[in-house]
Amino acid sequence: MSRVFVITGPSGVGKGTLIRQLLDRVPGLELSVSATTRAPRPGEEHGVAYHFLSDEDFARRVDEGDFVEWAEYSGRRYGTLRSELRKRTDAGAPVLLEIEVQGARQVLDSLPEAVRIFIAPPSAEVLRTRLVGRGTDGDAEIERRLQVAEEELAAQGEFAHVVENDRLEDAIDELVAIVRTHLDG
Ligand SMILES: Nc1nc2c(ncn2[C@@H]2O[C@H](COP(=O)(O)OP(=O)(O)O)[C@@H](O)[C@H]2O)c(=O)[nH]1
Ligand SMILES: Nc1ncnc2c1ncn2[C@@H]1O[C@H](COP(=O)(O)OP(=O)(O)O)[C@@H](O)[C@H]1O
Repeated sequence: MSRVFVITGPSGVGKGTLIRQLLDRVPGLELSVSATTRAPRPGEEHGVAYHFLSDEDFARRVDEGDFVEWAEYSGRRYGTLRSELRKRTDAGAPVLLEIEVQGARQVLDSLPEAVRIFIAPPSAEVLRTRLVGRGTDGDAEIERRLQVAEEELAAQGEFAHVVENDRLEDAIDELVAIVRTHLDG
């Protein structure tokens, strides 16, 4: 039975929002804390939102083989630390990874048993509205993310499950059902 879940999809589609509720609804499910070289946003704590690393530290840890997967996204690096994943799977917990599409592809090779879920927006316009509405990124960063999103959306057919995040409650129910099916078997 698979115990690793990968949630991917374009920035602003609602991954973080859905995951917060998924963690409430599925007791025992744990979110792996990623490493990144991007700067913390206001309110983001080191070790909680991310392990915020310098470029040098990230590069060193890549060389040391510390990552299950990592990718460059919008000029920054993001990756899943083996130690983050292992401490949870060793304790028997089901684990969730929230990562972008290139990383999700790598997981197909390194953890082929992982359940991979793509979160899709109802439309490109809605995605833009959500990114703007979130208010965490400047105009140039939003445009970069929307450009990446075009490629990411084209890749959704690679994923076993595609959940459209239109009405939030429906998307959460769908996500919970997928996860429970794999955990209850
Ligand atoms: N490959 C990979 N992508 C990650 C990881 N952690 C976060 N990401 C992705 O990096 C992208 C940018 O993340 P972030 O700057 O936090 O923006 P946000 O997810 O839109 O709030 C998103 O698509 C995340 O899912 C990771 O460990 N590995
Ligand atoms: N189903 C939805 N309907 C309307 N707004 C949503 C929905 N899901 C998420 N949002 C909003 O869209 C924005 C981006 O969501 P977020 O969870 O930060 O996305 P991601 O983690 O994929 O980048 C947030 O402001 C969030 O409140």
